[in-house]
Amino acid sequence: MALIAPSLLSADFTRLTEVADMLNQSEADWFHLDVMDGLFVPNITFGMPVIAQLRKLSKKTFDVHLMIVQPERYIDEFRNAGADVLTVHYEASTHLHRTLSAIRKAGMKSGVAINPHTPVDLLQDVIAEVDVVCVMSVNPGFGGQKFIENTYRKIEKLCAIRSDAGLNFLIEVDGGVHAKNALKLLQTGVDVLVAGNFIFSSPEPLKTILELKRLI
Ligand SMILES: O=C(CO)[C@@H](O)[C@H](O)COP(=O)(O)O
Repeated sequence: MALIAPSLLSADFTRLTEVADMLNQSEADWFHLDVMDGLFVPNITFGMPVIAQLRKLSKKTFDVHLMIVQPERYIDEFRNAGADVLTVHYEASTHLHRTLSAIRKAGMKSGVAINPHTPVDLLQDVIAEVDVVCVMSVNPGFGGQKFIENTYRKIEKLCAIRSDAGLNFLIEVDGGVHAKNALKLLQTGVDVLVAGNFIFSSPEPLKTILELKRLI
């Protein structure tokens, strides 16, 4: 069974308290929180203050995905805001090994995300420092995009790297996840499914999460 991580990027930002209540009651496992800086990606979302407020509303795991340049600048700040998993981009961190170790040292699970153009093999030399590998199945920056099919091949490769190395990091897929590809993703080896638009654009998000959970 995979974990479900609804992405709040597609939620109604004027009703975050209700969104948090709904997710607390739901079968969702994690809150997926996308931090964007307008530099690494062409969009800007929210940062530590919003996450800290949400933290007061939920005990579920906060999966914070940093789509920002030089993410190493803010490790302690995101830990203090309430992140449980802190994911940085391979493409955004020059000293990735040091950054991932620092995230663990700060008491969080370390995550590394890779863009669709980045081969999974490039993670070989940092993989022992990683708790979650987030495979972007869209180009990051916006919700509601189409799933990139090559993602399945990347997941298969990651599963092989994981078993060859005897490691147990989680494989997360982010972007374009919906009821039609969830099962195939699970069968390919995914542990965490991030879904934004599919959940929050549905008339009854609570039921949609349940539907997704039953499917996988
Ligand atoms: O990081 C991102 C986008 O950059 C994602 O977390 C999206 O929020 C996923 O949304 P959907 O593709 O499921 O709408």
